[in-house]
Amino acid sequence: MFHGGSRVSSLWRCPIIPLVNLPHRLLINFNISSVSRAKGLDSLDEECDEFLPWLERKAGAKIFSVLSIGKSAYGRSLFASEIIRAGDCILKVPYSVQIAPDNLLPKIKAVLSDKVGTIAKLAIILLVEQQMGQDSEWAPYINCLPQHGDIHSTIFWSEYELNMIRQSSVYQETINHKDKIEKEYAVIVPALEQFPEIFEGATLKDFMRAYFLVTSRAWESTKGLSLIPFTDFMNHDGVSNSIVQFDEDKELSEVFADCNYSPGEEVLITYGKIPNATLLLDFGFTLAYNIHDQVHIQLNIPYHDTLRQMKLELLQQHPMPKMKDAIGFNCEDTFTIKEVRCPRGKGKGLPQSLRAFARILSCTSPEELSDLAMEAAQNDGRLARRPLKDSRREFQAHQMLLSHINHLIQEYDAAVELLDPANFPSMCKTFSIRRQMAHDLLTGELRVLKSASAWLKNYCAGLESTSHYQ
Ligand SMILES: C[S@@+](CC[C@H](N)C(=O)[O-])C[C@H]1O[C@@H](n2cnc3c(N)ncnc32)[C@H](O)[C@@H]1O
Repeated sequence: MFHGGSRVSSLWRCPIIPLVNLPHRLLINFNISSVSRAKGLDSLDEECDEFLPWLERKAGAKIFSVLSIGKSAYGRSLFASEIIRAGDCILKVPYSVQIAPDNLLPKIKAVLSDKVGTIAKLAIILLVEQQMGQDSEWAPYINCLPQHGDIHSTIFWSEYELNMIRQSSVYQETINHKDKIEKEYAVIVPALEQFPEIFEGATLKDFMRAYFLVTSRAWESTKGLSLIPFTDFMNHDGVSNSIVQFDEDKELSEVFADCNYSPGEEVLITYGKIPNATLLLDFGFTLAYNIHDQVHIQLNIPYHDTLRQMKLELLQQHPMPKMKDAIGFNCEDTFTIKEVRCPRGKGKGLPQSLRAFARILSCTSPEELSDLAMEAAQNDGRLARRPLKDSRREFQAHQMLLSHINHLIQEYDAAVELLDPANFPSMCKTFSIRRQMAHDLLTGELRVLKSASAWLKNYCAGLESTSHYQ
């Protein structure tokens, strides 16, 4: 039985790549070719010459692969070692050489609290193996993992660097994520202290690196979360359709090509439909143009709204069904918007939940709210899902959203302008990389906001032209 694996995501918000098993086989679609395919092999990674032979000895079997390890602009990567055709299996890695929570030493497992999650457990395994140095049975793999200086996840950014992305929700998510890791570390420290011979000298910073290595390199499958040596040398392409799959019967994970490759070409897979915000936090990189970018919009019922209490009660009486684009429905809510690709105001447009919230916010009389409650009862129970009967009010609701989004656009514009390289005459390499990532992130989110603004302008213009209230 096959399963598509998914990547771990640390974000609290509506997860893009949930930490759950996928109960169906994810089929690869072979039509779309990779944008980054032109990239060739910079150089073979001589340090890794012994890697596959070592993995094969460890597995006690031949590791099937038509790939060789090389260096790319994005660290280690895998390259075609022969002609590959779309649909070909390009590698198979048995479960026996994957690192899963079961690899945790029983004596450490025995003293760990139940509160310690799977990511932290894998991070502890990496710490143990790292501390063992060349004595580790995983040394050839552990030696290949990125060091601190090569990691750019925002959890390692300075306050000054983080300020570059204050407009984005990643700013707060980074703070929350760091806080979570610190709390997990506090929970495991008493256990680690019982084994000074293993963990002596290990610090929070080391744990954070190990934690990052797990979030950026582990796959979730029906057998749980695991690090898959060799497979995890593959870099991400936002438009590839190649994923890591799991064959439970044969107990191996495998990857199929989604397009043709010539020998020497870099072979890429997709880590999922991941926006730059998540790539930055969990993987420490961004794409210059990411079609999956999204923005979180927060709206609230102002305290000075004389109908606040009634609106709150109404929202509580009509809890939102679980939905993709809203976290809940409360006095303050966060909505996720993606790039709107139908600027004429038709088609899918903005999330319905966001527009519904705006309609409720714009009501100015108890009668209007009662009408919404009645309409919900007569239909599917959801509040304000249809255009308001009073087109003036419908216009105002969407104008309010438009002005909120336009305000965000101004803030993002100013932040992007500040990132101009001219403002940083002397940049060290690390800062220069992170400045570019901040730029990719903010310009992507700005593109999403501008598409929402264009959609709202068109929708309002349509209301104006068909109404008699001007
Ligand atoms: C699963 S590992 C891939 C192998 C990695 N390049 C290495 O050196 O071991 C994921 C990491 O590779 C890098 N990476 C993957 N795809 C990338 C891309 N499209 N652009 C930049 N960096 C990328 C990031 O550092 C990410 O955290």
